[in-house]
Amino acid sequence: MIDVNKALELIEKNGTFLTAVQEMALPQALGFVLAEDIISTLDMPPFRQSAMDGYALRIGKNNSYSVIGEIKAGDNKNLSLKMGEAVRIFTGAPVPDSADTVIMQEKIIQDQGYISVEGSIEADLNIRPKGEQIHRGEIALKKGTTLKGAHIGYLASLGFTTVKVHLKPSVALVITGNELVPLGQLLPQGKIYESNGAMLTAVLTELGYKNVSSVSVKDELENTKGALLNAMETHDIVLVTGGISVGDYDYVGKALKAIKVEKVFYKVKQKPGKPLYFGKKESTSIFALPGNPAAALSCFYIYVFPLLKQIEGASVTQLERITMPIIKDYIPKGNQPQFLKARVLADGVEILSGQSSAMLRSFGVANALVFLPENTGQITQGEPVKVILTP
Ligand SMILES: Nc1nc2c(c(=O)[nH]1)N[C@H]1C(S)=C(S)[C@@H](COP(=O)(O)OP(=O)(O)OC[C@H]3O[C@@H](n4cnc5c(N)ncnc54)[C@H](O)[C@@H]3O)O[C@H]1N2
Ligand code: MOO
Repeated sequence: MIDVNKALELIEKNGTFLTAVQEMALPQALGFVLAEDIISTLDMPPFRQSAMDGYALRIGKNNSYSVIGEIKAGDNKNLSLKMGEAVRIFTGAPVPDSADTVIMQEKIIQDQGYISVEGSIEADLNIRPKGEQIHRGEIALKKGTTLKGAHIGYLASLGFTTVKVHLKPSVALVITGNELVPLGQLLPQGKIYESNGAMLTAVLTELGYKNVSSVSVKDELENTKGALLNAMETHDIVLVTGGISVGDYDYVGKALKAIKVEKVFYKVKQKPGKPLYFGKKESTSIFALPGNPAAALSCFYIYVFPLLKQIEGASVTQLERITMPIIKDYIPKGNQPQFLKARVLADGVEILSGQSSAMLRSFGVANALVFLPENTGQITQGEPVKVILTP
């Protein structure tokens, strides 16, 4: 059994494959990872720009200025001001080269072609210098950036219409278990509804991975082998759920061995998700996630997410980690390292009730996992804990 960090390290070391690169139009590139540095071809702003509605002045000897014209946003005017002269100007308009400052209109008094400024006048007020945000030739965004909405807006403001990104990996789900009944059917005694397939498809879709297929197999060796082989041959990543523990009807380990998947690790010192398996065959990586739904989801966020990000070329692969005070005392069950469903609030983090790996109810309320290292004793209110923010 290996520890959490060793498991993460082995996944990183073995998942060396990178998905193909494609040129993509800007809004559609949302959520994809940049395959190259983006170099700005513009100064932004491209000209000295007014940040306020008001008056651009060439500073004179007193507070009175004669208004010689008007420049609005979109105009292409460069009026020449003498000392003591002003132009009416609006937010976003080009500031004349001869103007020293822009005074917002709330600070002036108007009087028939003249203005007087209340208070002292300083140079360079309310002017966005040319190239203040970025200069032509500078790196606007680095290779490996996962594009958020703000990035798309930023790239659009620099005039880009397309970017080169890595394609999203394809994911196959192989759902195992005799006890599972598809949604929409009656639930006979002894059975439960299959929910891992729906959950993982939804979570992957939420993260932008839309190329997801799913197949269900019974607890039986030959069918499990066939389903795994087919999934491995046709996808970048395979996620199996269930059948990876030590029971007589747990066939996933035997099937993986039979189809010659190279085992990288099996079993991690953690709760939930002890029976986690990771292996590879050629460029395809495979995780066998524990069948218990909350254990499967927890392992997805901690182990599968970083590999998905890595093979699409992201420079940041793990979910964001922060340290926060706990808002209520907590006594851990057992002394294994554990990932606990938690909710980050304004003043700290709360570990939720309902931590069983069979329960998803508390995961729906959670927005984070708290990681407690091995042998953590009682934690008291205000003590800092490690928090992993979940999407
Ligand atoms: N003797 C031991 N027994 C178990 C151990 C152990 O170390 N020694 N580990 C336990 C832990 S921890 C876990 S986690 C489970 C993992 O077992 P499997 O990965 O083989 O999963 P299953 O036995 O197939 O299922 C576990 C549980 O989850 C339900 N399940 C499975 N698939 C689905 C699905 N698609 N949708 C909804 N629910 C699902 C299943 O019915 C079981 O209740 O092993 C423990 N046992
Ligand atoms: O490790 Mo299991 O995932 O606790 O239930």
